[in-house]
Amino acid sequence: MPRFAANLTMMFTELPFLDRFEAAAKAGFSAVEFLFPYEHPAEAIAERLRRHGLTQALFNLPPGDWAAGERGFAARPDKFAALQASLVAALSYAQATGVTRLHLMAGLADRNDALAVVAYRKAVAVAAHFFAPHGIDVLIEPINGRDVPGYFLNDFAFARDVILDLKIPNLKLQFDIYHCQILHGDVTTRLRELLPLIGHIQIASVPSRSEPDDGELNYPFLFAELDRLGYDGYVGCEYRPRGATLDGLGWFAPYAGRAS
Ligand SMILES: O=C(O)[C@@H](O)C(=O)CO
Ligand SMILES: [Mg+2]
Repeated sequence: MPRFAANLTMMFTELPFLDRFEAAAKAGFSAVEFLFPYEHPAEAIAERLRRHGLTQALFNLPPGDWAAGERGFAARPDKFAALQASLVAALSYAQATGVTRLHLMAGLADRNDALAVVAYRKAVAVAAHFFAPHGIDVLIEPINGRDVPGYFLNDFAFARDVILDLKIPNLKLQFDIYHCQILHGDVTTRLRELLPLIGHIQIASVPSRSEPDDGELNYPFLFAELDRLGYDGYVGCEYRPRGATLDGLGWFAPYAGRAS
C-alpha cells in the first residue's frame, strides 16, 4: 500500500502555510512534503510536525530567487558558491524536521553545454557527499519543459546515467510520474527499470496536474504496480486540487489513516 505525503505547497492552500499541517493530518495523511520551508523558522515547522504526528518526507534545497525565475543552480558553473551556501541553509531545516530526502534543483541551463554538464555533475556529487554523514539522501528530478522551459534536467535517461556514473549511495532519483508521462510516456516500464534508483515518487493527473483520478494515467494500476515492485518510499501528492482540497480527496479514501 503506497505511503502518501500531502504536498503542502499545492494542497490545502485555502489555509496559511503553517495551518496546512493540521489539515493534512486530519485528512488522514501521516506525512507531508513541500517545495521550500525557508520563509518560516525551522523550529515552527518542526513544532507543527510534532504536534500533528507527521513525518516530513521531502523538501527542496534553496532554489535561488524563485520569483525572479531561478529554479536552482546545480548546472550553473557561475553559481557554485550559491550552491554551497544552499547546502548549509538546508541542513539546519533538515535537522530540525528530521527529513531524510532533499531535492537538489538543476536550474536553467542547456544540457548540450559541456560546461553545464560538468558543473551539474560536480554540484550533485558535492551535495550528496555533504549530506551523506547526516543520513540524508540527495534527489534529482527530471522536470518537463512545458512547466519549466529551459530546465536543465529534462530527461530520465540522463538522470539515470548521472546516478549510475557517480555511484554515490545517497544520490537517488525523484520520479515524478506527471513529468515522466509528459516527457516520455511508458511510465510503468520506466518505474520497473529505475526502481533501484528511486528515492521518492510524486503524482498528479496528466495533463491538468490535478487529483490523480482523472486524465490519461491509470493511477490505481500504478499504485498496485508500486506494491508489486516492493516500493516502500513515499508518494508525494504534488497536485493542484480542482477545487477545495478536501472535496477532491475521494481518490485517497482507501489509503487515509494508514501507518507510514
Ligand atoms: O515537480 C516539481 O515541480 C517539483 O517536484 C519541484 O521540486 C520543482 O518545482
Ligand atoms: Mg515533482
